Parts: sequence; structure tokens; C-alpha cells
Amino acid sequence: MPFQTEPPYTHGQAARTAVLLCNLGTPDEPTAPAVRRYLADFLGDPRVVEIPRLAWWPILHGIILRTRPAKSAAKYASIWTPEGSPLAVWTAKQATLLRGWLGQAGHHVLVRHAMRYGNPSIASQLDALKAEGATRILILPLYPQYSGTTTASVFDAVYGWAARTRNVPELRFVNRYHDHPGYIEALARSIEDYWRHHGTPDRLVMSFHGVPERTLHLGDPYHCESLKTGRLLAQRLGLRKEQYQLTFQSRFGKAKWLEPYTQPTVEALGRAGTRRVDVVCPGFTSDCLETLEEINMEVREAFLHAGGKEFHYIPCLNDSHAFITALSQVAQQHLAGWPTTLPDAAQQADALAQALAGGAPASALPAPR
Ligand SMILES: C=CC1=C(C)c2cc3[nH]c(cc4nc(cc5[nH]c(cc1n2)c(C)c5CCC(=O)O)C(CCC(=O)O)=C4C)c(C)c3C=C
Ligand SMILES: [Fe+2]
Ligand SMILES: [Fe+2]
Repeated sequence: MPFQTEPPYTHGQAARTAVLLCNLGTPDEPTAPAVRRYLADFLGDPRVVEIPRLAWWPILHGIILRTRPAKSAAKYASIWTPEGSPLAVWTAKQATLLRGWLGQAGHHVLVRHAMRYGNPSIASQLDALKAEGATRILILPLYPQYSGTTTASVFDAVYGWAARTRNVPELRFVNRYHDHPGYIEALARSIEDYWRHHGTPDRLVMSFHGVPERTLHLGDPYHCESLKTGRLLAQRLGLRKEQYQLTFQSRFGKAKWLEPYTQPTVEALGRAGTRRVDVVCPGFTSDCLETLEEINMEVREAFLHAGGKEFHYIPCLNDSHAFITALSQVAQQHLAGWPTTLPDAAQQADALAQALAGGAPASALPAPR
């Protein structure tokens, strides 16, 4: 009796689950040409700058890409590490640790990381996962708060890859985890841990990356989700209203962005005689240019100039155990219903050999789990 191949044995492929951690991306080198390539990609994304192309292109290519790369490259050089850009180093480490965590949980899940702009690209990592046999892929952005400018842009890149792919894997997307208890707990522990070693401040500033205010009125949930993260974090830390403030940083261009802005807020605290300010950036899951240079250098300097006495920058979650635990919880919750354990390979081979030799129907093979 002929042996019939049937799914999922077609082309010898068993179901295999994968998680792709996606982050923003960073230049390959702290040089003007590398930063220029990165910014051209980033600022050319219509999700990031929502100005009609006809109006934006001359500004981007005629002005910004002629002046900003050299200035930004100097800032990148000030935070660069022997292993590379901090954002790239932390993101790769998070993927390695998550692979180990999910492995410990008894799941055989492939884990990779990708960058929306720059390398390794989302398309190249999806190709690699497919080559490794992934048939189900969970897209997990390293942005806890959803924004059209970041999260949706990651999804665009995934859809673009899928549109060019013949045998598209099943895909799932994590939109947000801004209020996930594991994420809030990881933030709280990292702050408490910092305070245990360095004492407590007069004011904690929670600084989130900004976006144009317009996006809020157009329905972007980023502002609300940032506020909710801040509120849950303050509750968990037991902070009263006058002990913390939530601000938005990294304003770009002349339009109005979400307020209050971080630097003017911190300067006002310095002028008002607040002795010690600590800044934490809960929306950034790894340290990067915006935290290490903008906050820990520029904003620090501005605070001390304005009369502040002590400035502390509390590092991002980076490779903290509590954060990797949170990521693995988020992943497992979104993987629910997707089998994450491969059938035992030896058992499968035996059953296949038996079926071929003894003529057992293919349906007698162990059900793929
Ligand atoms: C021009 C518009 C920008 C929007 C909108 C924006 C949103 C946004 N960005 C992040 C996270 C990061 N941004 C980073 C750098 C960065 N951001 C912008 C501009 C916008 N961001 C620029 C031009 C740059 C590059 C640096 C510079 O030239 O100033 C980074 C750090 C990258 C690194 O390499 O370290 C992160 C992370 C979020 C979360 C967000 C919206 C919610
Ligand atoms: Fe940004
Ligand atoms: Fe910045």
C-alpha cells in the first residue's frame, strides 16, 4: 500500500515555532556615512515622518541628511562600546537570554532578533528562521507601548517580506505589553535595586520617547499607554503624586510633540531648588543614544547648570532577569494554542519506519503536537 505524505510531513517539514524580537535599529558604525544610511532609511519611513513625500523629500535629502549625520555620529561615538552600538549589543543579548529562558520552560522555540532600520534586517531574519524550519513566527517588538511610528512600522516590514514570500509561515504579532505585570515588576525592581545602592531622589522623572502631538489626535494610543505604564509603575513603587513626573524626550523638528518635554522639566526642577533628580526611561527596553547621550549627558548637564545638585540616570531593563522573564511570559501568552514542543524525533522516526515497512496508515503516525 503506497505511503501517502500528508501535512505536516509534506516536504518533510514538521511544525516549528519561532519568536522574532524586533527593535528600532542603529547605525553600523559611529561615522557620518553609516549614520546617513541609517537616518535615510529611518526618516524616509512614512510611518515615522507623516509629511507628504513631495514636501518631505527635499527637506530630508537637501537639508537633514547633509547636516545631521556628522552631528549624530559624534554623539554615537561618545556612547559606542568595543562590541558596537549599545542598542545592538543589548538587543542581541536579550535574544540569547530569551532563547535560554524559553528552552528552560521546555519549549523548542527558535529565537532571533532583527532591526527595523539597519542590520540584521527583519527580512533577513525571517528568511533565516524559514531556512531553520520555522512554520509559525511570533513578532515581538521591543516597544512595550504601541505607536504607529514604531510598532506598526515593524509590522509593515513583516508584511512586506510576506508579500515577497511563497510559502508564508503562520504569523502572530504582539502589539503591546505596556501594562503587563511582568514588565511593570521588572521596571520596579530595577529602580528599587538602583535606590538600594544609591539612595532615593527628591523627584523621579519617567521619561518616554516623544512623538508628534498630532498623532495622539489621529488616534495613536502611544500617549495613553505611556501614561498607564507610568501610573502602574508609580503605584507599584508606592510613589505619591509629588514624588514623580512623566515627561517626553527626543523632540525632532519644529512641530509640537507630546508634552511636558523632559529637558525643560528637569531644568525647571533644578531652578526650583530640587536637589536630586533621578531619570528612568521605562519605554526604552535597552540603553541607546537617547538614554546614554541625551539623558545621561545632555539632560544631566542641563539640570546641574540650572542649579540642581545630584543627577542620577537609572539604566534601562537591558539584560535584567526580571525583564527576560517578562518577555518570556509575553511570548508564551501569545504562543498559546501554537504547539511549542516538537514531537520526540526518535519516536517520530520509529513510527515513520514502521508505517513504511508495515503499511500502517499515515494517520497512525503520532499526531504533530
Ligand atoms: C523624526 C521622528 C521620530 C519619531 C516619531 C520617533 C519615534 C520613536 N523613536 C523611538 C525610539 C528610538 N529613537 C531613537 C533615535 C532616533 N529617533 C529619531 C526620530 C524619531 N523617533 C531620530 C532621528 C533618531 C536617531 C538619532 C538622532 O539622529 O537623533 C533611538 C536610539 C537609536 C540608537 O541607535 O541608539 C530609539 C531607541 C520610539 C520608542 C519612538 C516612538 C514611540
Ligand atoms: Fe526616535
Ligand atoms: Fe535624541
